Amino acid sequence: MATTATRTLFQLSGVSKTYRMGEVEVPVLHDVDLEIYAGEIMVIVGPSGSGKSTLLNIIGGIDSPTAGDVLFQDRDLAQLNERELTAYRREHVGFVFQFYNLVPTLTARENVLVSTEISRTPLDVDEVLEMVGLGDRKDHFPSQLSGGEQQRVAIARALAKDPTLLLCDEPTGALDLSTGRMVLELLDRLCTELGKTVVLITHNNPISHLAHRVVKLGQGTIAEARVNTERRSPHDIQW
Ligand SMILES: Nc1ncnc2c1ncn2[C@@H]1O[C@H](COP(=O)(O)OP(=O)(O)OP(=O)(O)O)[C@@H](O)[C@H]1O
Repeated sequence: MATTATRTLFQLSGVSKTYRMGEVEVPVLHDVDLEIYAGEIMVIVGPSGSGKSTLLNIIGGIDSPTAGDVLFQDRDLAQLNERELTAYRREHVGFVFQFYNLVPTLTARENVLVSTEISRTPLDVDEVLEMVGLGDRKDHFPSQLSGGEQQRVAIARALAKDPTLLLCDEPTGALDLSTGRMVLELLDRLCTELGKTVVLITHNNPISHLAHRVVKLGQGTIAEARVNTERRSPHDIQW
């Protein structure tokens, strides 16, 4: 199943990133050109240190490139100041991390509620928790939930502010296979049913079977970018 999404959401051109630590320069991304289409699942794979998180952070407005343009709906994120980047993140980006990053002293519902409070157009918290299959676990604290359930709370939190895109950094990295598949299935549903754009980075090459498009990073450059013509259901993916 190939993607039907063709509207360009992001256009990265000549993006480079070099970290400077005193006298030492660490070049991480070199002249990356990449388009991300609205409503697609893009999986970015690559070995450790190839620059996946750096690229995701630039797309998410957490980090800025040293050179190049990051056009998002005709705005260049590389030119935004801190205040504008914060507004961009609040309005458009939902983050999902490997280790969930939930507030341990808040219930599932409260963890999700916090994110809606910084949004101008939040979704209904209870509906979102139902959507991720946790309608009956709303009042439980993270320590009372399994890893997979905590990740679903984290996805609900990312989703509840109704972002344009979900940026997922190894979302299945801490989960066993069957729980990881449930998380991928949920992300797939958010793409197909709600039209969310999903960018997911992973070490696990087989997860790229879920993608509409797959990008391979190698040492800070795009080694390969391809359309995945034979998408697989998460239940048929093994890693
Ligand atoms: N803030 C920073 N300062 C200096 N170097 C950094 C910084 N952040 C990342 N790096 C370096 O940039 C390179 C790429 O890191 P990045 O985290 O983007 O890679 P990655 O592909 O996501 O790796 P992994 O899969 O291990 O998470 C690494 O060599 C890392 O040490």
